[in-house]
Amino acid sequence: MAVDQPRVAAAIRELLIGIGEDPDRDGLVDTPARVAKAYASIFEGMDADPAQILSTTFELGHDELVLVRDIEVWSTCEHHLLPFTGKAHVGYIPSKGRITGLSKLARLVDAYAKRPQVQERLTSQVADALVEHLKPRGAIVVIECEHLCMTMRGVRKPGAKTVTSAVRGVMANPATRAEVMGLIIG
Ligand SMILES: Nc1nc2c(ncn2[C@@H]2O[C@H](COP(=O)(O)OP(=O)(O)OP(=O)(O)O)[C@@H](O)[C@H]2O)c(=O)[nH]1
Ligand SMILES: [Zn+2]
Repeated sequence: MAVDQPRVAAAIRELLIGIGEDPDRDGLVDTPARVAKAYASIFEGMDADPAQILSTTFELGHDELVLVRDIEVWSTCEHHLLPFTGKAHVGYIPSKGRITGLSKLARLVDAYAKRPQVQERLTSQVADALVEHLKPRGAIVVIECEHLCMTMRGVRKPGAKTVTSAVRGVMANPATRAEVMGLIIG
């Protein structure tokens, strides 16, 4: 379902009142509509269809590793609705040369990142979508992010990075996994 902007705007107006602000003062009068528009972009993954993103495939006869490293991630933690940001590394070993476009791996990350998320679920959803739609011999997703809910409030630990991984199929083989992790770490 697309983001219901009038409803979000009404909630933001309430939120401003809740924190003791005057939503009708000059600087804030357009803020509810502005935030609603921003949320439509921040949560655009609510509408994304991973099957459709991965529907473009080619037969290239390449049955070795394909890895896109350092994909920028901007997501929103579902506990505090604050951003978490960092990098995703997405790799797979095709089966029968079934390959997708490189940009589709980044689009897949965005499809799941642009929703209220936790990093663990984001990581496994990307890996599971690769398995379901590309049927590769193996897949790996590693995500490293800084969570603003841990830096600008709460425990206040700027610089702390959370690293999560999901491995599927032959990528779980220790030697293969170690080789790919070496490529990811660079
Ligand atoms: N596992 C996991 N935890 C997350 C993620 N994003 C935020 N969190 C954590 O979610 C937890 C929510 O804990 P609560 O005790 O319910 O909330 P809180 O009182 O605001 O907790 P503090 O952040 O410790 O102040 C916190 O420990 C956050 O660090 C995530 O992607 N994965
Ligand atoms: Zn949080």
